[in-house]
Amino acid sequence: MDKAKTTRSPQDPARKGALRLIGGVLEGQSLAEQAGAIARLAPQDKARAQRLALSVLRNIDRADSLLVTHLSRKPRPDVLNILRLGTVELLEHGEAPHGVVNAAVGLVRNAGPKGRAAAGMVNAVLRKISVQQTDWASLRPEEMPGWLRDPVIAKWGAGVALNIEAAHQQGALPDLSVKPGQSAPGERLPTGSFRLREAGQISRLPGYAEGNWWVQDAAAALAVRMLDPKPDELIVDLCAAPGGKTLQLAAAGAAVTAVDISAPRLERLRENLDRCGLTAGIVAADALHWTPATAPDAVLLDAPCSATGTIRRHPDLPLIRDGSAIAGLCELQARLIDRALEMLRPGGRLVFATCSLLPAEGEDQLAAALARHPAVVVEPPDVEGISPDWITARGGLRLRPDYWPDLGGMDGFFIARLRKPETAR
Ligand SMILES: C[S@@+](CC[C@H](N)C(=O)[O-])C[C@H]1O[C@@H](n2cnc3c(N)ncnc32)[C@H](O)[C@@H]1O
Repeated sequence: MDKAKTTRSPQDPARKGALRLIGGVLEGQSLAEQAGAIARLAPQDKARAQRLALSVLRNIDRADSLLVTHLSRKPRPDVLNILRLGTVELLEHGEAPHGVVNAAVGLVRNAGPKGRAAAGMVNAVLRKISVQQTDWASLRPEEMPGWLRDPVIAKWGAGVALNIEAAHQQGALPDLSVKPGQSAPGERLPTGSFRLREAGQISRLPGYAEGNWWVQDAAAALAVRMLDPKPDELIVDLCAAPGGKTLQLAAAGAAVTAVDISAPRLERLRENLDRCGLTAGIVAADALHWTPATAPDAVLLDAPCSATGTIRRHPDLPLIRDGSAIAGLCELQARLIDRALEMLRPGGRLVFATCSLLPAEGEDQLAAALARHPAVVVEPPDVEGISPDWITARGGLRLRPDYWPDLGGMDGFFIARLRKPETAR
């Protein structure tokens, strides 16, 4: 991978960009928050910097476990990151040792007098690392942090935790949702989404400019498939931005109102609608305190959550989160479910979804909602391409990254469809 680029000058802006991103994540900033760190790079360098940073973040503990055996003491953070980058380029990407070691030495020489003093050490360590392919292949996948791993093991066992970690390690290819009657590039997945075989430049693919499809993980697309929107139905999309699910609802012909608390994220939703030639009402508001003019036929609640189902695509997440926000998120989700049921017309349906691996934000949230609203009925999923094993005892849909191992996995999600009683007020 990227073999030609190993002969670049040691000043390689892509590697420097990657190191800025990695350093930022280790200081607590997400990759998404760091767009400015590589904004000035040429498009090719920017893409390469992102690829390298993602790869290092996906392998950071694995790299450290080899590096530690060659280091008498821990180097300063910037030097350690150069070593991590070199290790991943050598062993994960299989790049030529000469180019990688030279580049790493060049980078460390650039890092001030203390960096220069480390040049010999970096050279020696990476040369030793460069012959450790067998050791690298035998390392276990990157382990989830305890606050996530423990509840996963408690729910599904240690074997599943390991399978999920293996799926995280693999990363994710882009999935596309396609407008009815249109086609999309890539392989059709069992649930109707399309999966590209490589990331590449999405906007150059056929049908992008025409707005025939949009990028949306196959698991995320199932929330709207479970809602089963009908033409002209009144549907409220609560917590809607950046709008993947709003696009699905609008493409089905529903009269959609998209509500989100974040105006900047709603701007992205508006751009997505424009590109796809679709329309929806857009409301910037706190869903807890907003009331629709007419009670809707259906509400989609894609609630804010830990996003732990998206680690395949966001390997920075376990490094910047400590689980302390989860209790607050669970409380907000419960309040949003109550509010969604309240605004729904009698007999209407609510789909609740979270992109989380935590039962507290999925299975347990559904159980608690049913206890608070005993007249509400769960309608188990009846959609194309899902396995019966994915349906939970209470009729929710549990999706995990280790599902579809031969197709490349899917995001973790929990989705449940609830029916408000006809007699409810
Ligand atoms: C999981 S994301 C939604 C993704 C979106 N449904 C999609 O498919 O593209 C959660 C969203 O909830 C929004 N949010 C958080 N708290 C909210 C609240 N109290 N009211 C409305 N939106 C809220 C966030 O701004 C964020 O955009």
